[in-house]
Amino acid sequence: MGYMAFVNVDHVMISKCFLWDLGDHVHKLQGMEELIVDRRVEDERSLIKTPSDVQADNQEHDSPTSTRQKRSVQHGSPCFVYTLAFFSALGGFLFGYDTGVVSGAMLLLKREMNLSSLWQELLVSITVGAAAISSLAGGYLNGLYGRRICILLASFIFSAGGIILSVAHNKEVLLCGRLTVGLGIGIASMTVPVYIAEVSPSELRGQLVTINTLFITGGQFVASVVDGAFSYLPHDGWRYMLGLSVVPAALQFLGFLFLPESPRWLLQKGDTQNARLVLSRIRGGVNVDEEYESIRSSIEEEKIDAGEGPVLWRILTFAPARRALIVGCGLQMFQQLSGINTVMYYSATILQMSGVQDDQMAIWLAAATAFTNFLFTLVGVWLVERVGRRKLTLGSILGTAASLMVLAAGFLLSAQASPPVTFHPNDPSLHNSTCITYGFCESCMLNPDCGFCYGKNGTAVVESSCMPVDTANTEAAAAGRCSNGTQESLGVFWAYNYCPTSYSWIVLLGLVLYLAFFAPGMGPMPWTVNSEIYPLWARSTGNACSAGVNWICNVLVSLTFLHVAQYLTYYGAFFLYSGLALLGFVFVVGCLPETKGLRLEEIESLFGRQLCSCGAGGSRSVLYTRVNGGNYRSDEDVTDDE
Ligand SMILES: O[C@H]1[C@H](O)[C@@H](O)[C@H](O)[C@@H](O)[C@H]1O
Repeated sequence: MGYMAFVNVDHVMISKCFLWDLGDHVHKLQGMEELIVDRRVEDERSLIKTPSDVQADNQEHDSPTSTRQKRSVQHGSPCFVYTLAFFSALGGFLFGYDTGVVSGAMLLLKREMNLSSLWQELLVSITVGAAAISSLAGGYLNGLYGRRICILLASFIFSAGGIILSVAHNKEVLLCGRLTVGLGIGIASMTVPVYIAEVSPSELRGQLVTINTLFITGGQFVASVVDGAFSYLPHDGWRYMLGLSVVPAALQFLGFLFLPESPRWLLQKGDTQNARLVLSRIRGGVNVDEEYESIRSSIEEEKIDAGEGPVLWRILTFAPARRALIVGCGLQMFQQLSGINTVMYYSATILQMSGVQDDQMAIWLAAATAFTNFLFTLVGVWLVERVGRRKLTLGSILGTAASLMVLAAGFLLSAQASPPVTFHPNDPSLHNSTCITYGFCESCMLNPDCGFCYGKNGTAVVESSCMPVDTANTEAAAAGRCSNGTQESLGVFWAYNYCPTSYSWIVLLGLVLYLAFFAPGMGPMPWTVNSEIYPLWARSTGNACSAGVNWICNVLVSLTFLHVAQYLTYYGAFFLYSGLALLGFVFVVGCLPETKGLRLEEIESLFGRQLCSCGAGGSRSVLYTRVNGGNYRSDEDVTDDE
């Protein structure tokens, strides 16, 4: 691949064309590297500055906008960075696609392979469970082999998983394929944001890492469209749905064969020559001395801070890193506890409540929900470098809590106006069923074994009964009028998981508001913030832990939703999520500092102070700037009392 580099060495602009070859590319540049290395200032000394000093300096010389403009001019064309971000974010796309595609595939699979509900649950949750485990393991792999190898590994696993799924001939092989893609998702989910954050210039970092979440929601949207398209192919349609992920996975694998390792990881491993070359290449060949020195000095300081023992232990015993970990894991936990995956999963039912009876229509409307999630994530990409991470997260989580209340209110009103059971079919096979004991639709539909069968007189519900559901197909009753599901022409309607209601518009409004508030902030910010708050030595492990927390909470919320709904009813469940989101708001107010525009190396200092004052700004914590001489560190500023 031809490549042009311009390196400013002692005021002489050297321009040089060279071949950027796979494998040995860096060695071809060694001559130039030596020239650059010579420029390093010998005999360095460190000067301690507080962030407020730095801020004052900045204010004196530059407004924040002009600093950012200066940095972007200095970084030259970000074209190559966009290429890197695109190929990395394909990992996000696969994360979204593989988690999203399964619901549509399951509709076809359960008929073709005669899957029990236990097997259906297994096939859905094994992926998320495997992602939880492999995201934790990904921290170790990242630290040891680097980001690039981990992304290559994830895309290889994704491809293998896609192939296994598309050729599966029984449910055991399907399970194996779903487990494999889960392993890929876990590694990709923790590596990609870190890689993008480490290669991006600070003024673009937030936007580029947020693009990864845009790709996640994009993947979920594409999955729902693919589900819709192949649902017309009842035989083997699922093979295409599950197997199509091989295409982006292979594209990412091929792309990353040609893309470089993160310069920060290289520098941490002591590969200074390659680190500088890669950095210079990523920045479009402009002078990278300042950035390189800033990373290098921060790594040297980290050697002092980091201490001995396993990384997780070092994080837990070093106050600033521990605080960053609490903030990172807390954000990921509250993202999932706000119920995003329940709302997404439940959207089809919400839409059915609004009167959509047709199955195909419900699939397409679920695609509309996924599209809304995608669209509002785009708003997040636009806002993140304008309003910053903190304000975006605060506004988003507050709006999320409020919309969850609207959703809950809609369910509450529907429950209060729940139609009574008025018709008791005289079928001896029903005598042992608990379904016939319910007096109202609300209690009937909360039992997963029962559904509501009714007729209509205008808009009024008539001749309604609570019937056992067909275990092989929840779209029909096990016996009676609804044993063929909804048959509009005969005036017979089957409602599973929901009740006919005239308040569905409130629930629908709640759903749209929820996505509009959640998607720009609480969707992407936990990933974005986690990619930037840890010092380099703790970054892989910190991201692995927080991604693990995300996946574990994801499993917990989705597995408990139906039980929670059974005990607390639907409105109770959504009020609960709303309360958890409000708790999350308090957490963000107290703990999340603003990281916009700062270098990764500058961000570490924001956690020098007690946790609950993180958000207050004006931290007194230490920040190192390199001048001549040895390293000094002001320890008295590092309090340890959260
Ligand atoms: O940030 C993403 C995004 O919001 C997705 O829509 C959701 O399914 C994931 O669980 C979450 O981590």
